[in-house]
Amino acid sequence: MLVRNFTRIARLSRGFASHASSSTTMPPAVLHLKTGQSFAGRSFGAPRSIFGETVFSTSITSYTESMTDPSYRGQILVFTTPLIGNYGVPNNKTPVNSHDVGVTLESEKIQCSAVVVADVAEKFSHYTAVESLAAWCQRNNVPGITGVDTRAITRLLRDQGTTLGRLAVGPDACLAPPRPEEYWDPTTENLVAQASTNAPYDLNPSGDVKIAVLDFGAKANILRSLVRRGAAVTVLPWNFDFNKIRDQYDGLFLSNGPGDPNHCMEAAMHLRKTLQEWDKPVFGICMGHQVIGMAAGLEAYRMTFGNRGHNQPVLALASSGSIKAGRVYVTSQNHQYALKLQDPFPAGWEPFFINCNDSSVEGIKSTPESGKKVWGVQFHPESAGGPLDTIEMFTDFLAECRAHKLQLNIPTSQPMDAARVVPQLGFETPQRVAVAA
Ligand SMILES: NC(=O)CC[C@H](N)C(=O)O
Repeated sequence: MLVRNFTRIARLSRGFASHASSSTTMPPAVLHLKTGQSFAGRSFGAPRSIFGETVFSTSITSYTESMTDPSYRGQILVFTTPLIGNYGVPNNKTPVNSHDVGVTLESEKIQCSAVVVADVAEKFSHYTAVESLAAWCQRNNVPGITGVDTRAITRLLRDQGTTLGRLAVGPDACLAPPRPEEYWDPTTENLVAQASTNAPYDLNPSGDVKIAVLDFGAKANILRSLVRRGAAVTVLPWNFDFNKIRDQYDGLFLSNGPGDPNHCMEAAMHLRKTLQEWDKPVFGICMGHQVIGMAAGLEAYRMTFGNRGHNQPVLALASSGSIKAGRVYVTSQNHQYALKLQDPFPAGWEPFFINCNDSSVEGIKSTPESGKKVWGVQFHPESAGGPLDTIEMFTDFLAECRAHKLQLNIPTSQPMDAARVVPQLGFETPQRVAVAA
């Protein structure tokens, strides 16, 4: 319920948390938006107040993956799905002997600043669950609010756009809302620098094709998707100048990441040099796609409310690998910024995908005539969670890297199909090995 008059909040808040089974034992909480609206409910998770950027996600599942996605850093995440927490939270440690990268979720901790749900499930049931959503939030020092009308909040955010907010918890819930100038805007900070690895490290060093990953705040399933297809992966800090070591690699990958891509101009300028002087395959996802676009001369702009959810339809405008022009793919997304569609596109580049809902650019690629092999997609083919429609883009990328490697090393024309064969996944658990910068 939207509460315009703040003095009514304390009185009304008692009634809001009626779905939460022990609402009477949960302290009050209020979500304030910088635009003047306040929503009263009950607190769960950590009993602390925070500022953040309020965004909504339409995903109906995978709250654990979304909350550990580093791209949600600094954000107060509103779930439009009313019941959140019913399958609990799994153990986040990688099972022994898997081909995994150290965690089962998308990173080691909850990354969003807070969560907003209509009805938090205190009772949970799933064979992998080890704790409740509330207990997990508490352990991660992340506050949540329940018993609020998330539909009303979402309609507001759709109309006025992503809005700065404050989740006031406990005694703070009875205080007046912050003044507009008191709201913290996470996008003024370089969140990528906070989310990226500080030092390079290797995964699966015995892989047959060597891929460097520029880490803008990489989701674990991106690294898993490369490693499980047999790649040896070196993860590099976001502003590492790949040009210094590029001869050692068969391909370059640029990851997702939080905040405003314009903070990553340094990485875009390094990449511009790479693209001018290096013809091996390059693939970028979300922030990585935006950095590729900026390197190509496109502009990244802030959307009104972005796209967050696992049900975003995108139309392929060109065929490439497993992607067929004219087909619509349902995709997982989490972004606030997008590349501007400009006509003409920079020389050597073409649009790859377009969003069927809002016509925003969902992908770019190098043209066949350019002699380059570069792809960027705004959506998440690794889809954790979400549909697997575009997961084979990882296979396509590694196939191109293998083909390039084979052509370089074996001048007698190797059939392209040989490069598409994914090596048997017989390798040991990938080791995290520190490597010199
Ligand atoms: N998931 C991402 O990589 C998001 C990219 C960027 N932070 C955006 O919001 O647009």
